[in-house]
This record gives sequence, C-alpha cells and structure tokens, in this order.
Amino acid sequence: KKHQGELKFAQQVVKELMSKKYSSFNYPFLEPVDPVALNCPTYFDYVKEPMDLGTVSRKLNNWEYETADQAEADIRLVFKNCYAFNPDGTIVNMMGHRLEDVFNTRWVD
Ligand SMILES: Cc1ccc(Nc2c(-c3ccc(O)cc3)nc3c(C)cccn23)cc1
Repeated sequence: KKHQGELKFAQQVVKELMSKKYSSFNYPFLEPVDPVALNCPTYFDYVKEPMDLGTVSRKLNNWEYETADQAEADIRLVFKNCYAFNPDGTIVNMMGHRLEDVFNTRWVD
C-alpha cells in the first residue's frame, strides 16, 4: 500500500521515456534486444542480465516490483547493458546517454 504512489510515479516516468517525444533515440531500448535480428551474436557474452523499458513497463503494470527503487534498478540496468555492448562513440551508446539524461532529470529520489 505504502509504495503504490511511488510505483505510479515510476510508471509515468517509464511511459514518458518510451513516448514518441523521444522516438529518435529511445527505440533501441523499448523491447528486448534480439541478437539474431540485430546480428550481434556476442550480445549475451557482454550482457548477462538483459533488460529493456518494455519489460520494466510490463513488470510495473503486473505489480512485480514492491518499490520504485526496484524499478529504478531495472531502468538503470537498461543503460548499463547498452554501455557494456555499445562502445563510447557509437550511435546506440549516444542514444543511451541521451535517454539516460532524460531519465535523470525526471527521476526524483
Ligand atoms: C552488430 C550490432 C552492433 C550494435 C548493436 N546495437 C544495437 C542495439 C542495442 C541496444 C541495447 C543494448 O543493450 C545492446 C544493443 N539496438 C540496436 C538497434 C535497435 C538497431 C541497431 C543496432 N542496435 C546491434 C548490432
């Protein structure tokens, strides 16, 4: 009960990160990375715990998180995985940093 308000806030932030407003740089993070579709067979050598914003949104809607901190950890895992696989200077790495900047401005602890 006591965490419901903060989980509603987390849902609202994830909805915004996934919105058309940021469609030019959020699309690599909306669904699970498909190493076959993207032709990146080494993906699971770099990323041991895949995570994406669509999965976070589903988990929020299914009340799979008890606290907003747990949702925040999954959201930050999306960016951590992005930087682990997409080196500095690559387009997708820069897209991750742009979306992370939006997240950091919206997420108030
Ligand atoms: C050969 C190769 C190299 C880089 C990539 N990165 C990448 C990723 C990605 C996102 C998050 C993540 O944690 C890892 C990868 N998403 C994409 C998309 C949507 C299009 C093109 C490249 N993309 C894909 C294939």
